[in-house]
Amino acid sequence: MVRIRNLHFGYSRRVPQLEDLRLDLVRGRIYGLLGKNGAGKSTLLKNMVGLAFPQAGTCEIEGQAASRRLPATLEDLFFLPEDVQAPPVSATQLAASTGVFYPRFDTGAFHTYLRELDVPAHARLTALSFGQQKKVFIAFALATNTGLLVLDEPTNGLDIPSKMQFRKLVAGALGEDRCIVISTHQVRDLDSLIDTVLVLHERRIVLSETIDALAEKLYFGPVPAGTASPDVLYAEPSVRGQQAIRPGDGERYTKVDLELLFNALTGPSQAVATYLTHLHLQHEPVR
Ligand SMILES: Nc1ncnc2c1ncn2[C@@H]1O[C@H](COP(=O)(O)OP(=O)(O)OP(=O)(O)O)[C@@H](O)[C@H]1O
Repeated sequence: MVRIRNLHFGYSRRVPQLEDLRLDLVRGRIYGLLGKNGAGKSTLLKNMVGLAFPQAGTCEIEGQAASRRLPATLEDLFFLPEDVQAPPVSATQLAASTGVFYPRFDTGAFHTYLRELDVPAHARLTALSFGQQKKVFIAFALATNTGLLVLDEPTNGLDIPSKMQFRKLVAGALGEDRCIVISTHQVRDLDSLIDTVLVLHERRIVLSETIDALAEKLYFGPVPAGTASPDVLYAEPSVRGQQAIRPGDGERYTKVDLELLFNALTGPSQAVATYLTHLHLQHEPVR
């Protein structure tokens, strides 16, 4: 659905933000784009949806350059930016006036999502709190039923019950023909929701891997404090003792600890990244 090749981007020629990115996103998946503050997540998403233009390389949606912003591309794409700008209308009016741009917009589902997120359908959006406004736009985004749904930090401003509700609604809205991309710097918000992890760090995608593949390749669990385990790739102290990442043994599968993995990939130690690259190279077909 989305194909990125050799993408280079910077807001100025002198300061590169994204370097030589390569990425393929397919339908039927929920991607979590993780990165520290300022890593360039929003910038990448804007390139993806045609709101920023690559300096070099390509970004295509269904074979068409996103930057062309063709009507056929736009009606099958919804991008929810981090900072929503609420117009002075109600949610119901928003759906009536803007839903028409999306051929598969489902008004019934929109109202169901609003109820589940506990936001009023008839109040002016400008009279709602930021979190409530955000929820209206999340409901709208899900109701568009577009093939590509890109959500930039959607959980910012949501309270804890709403974050849980968000995960439930997004999981329910995924179909085989839908590709959902969600960015966050709050890694825990996407726990148990995403099936593929993308980590953007120092201008590059340093990880693009399914949760299932990660669970096969890596073992997440405690190591007794004070013992030196030679096979530990990364470890950090936690309230439950020392938590570590080790190579998977192919027999025991553990839940992928996204936060630990993210810290391992964006910290000074390169051991986890090097280990995963090594596995990739081993499985690369001989040409
Ligand atoms: N319009 C712009 N003009 C110039 N620089 C920009 C612009 N937008 C973003 N930047 C810079 O690009 C870098 C990446 O910003 P971006 O918003 O993509 O990061 P992010 O990963 O989404 O961060 P956050 O998690 O804080 O939202 C930052 O250093 C930011 O200052």
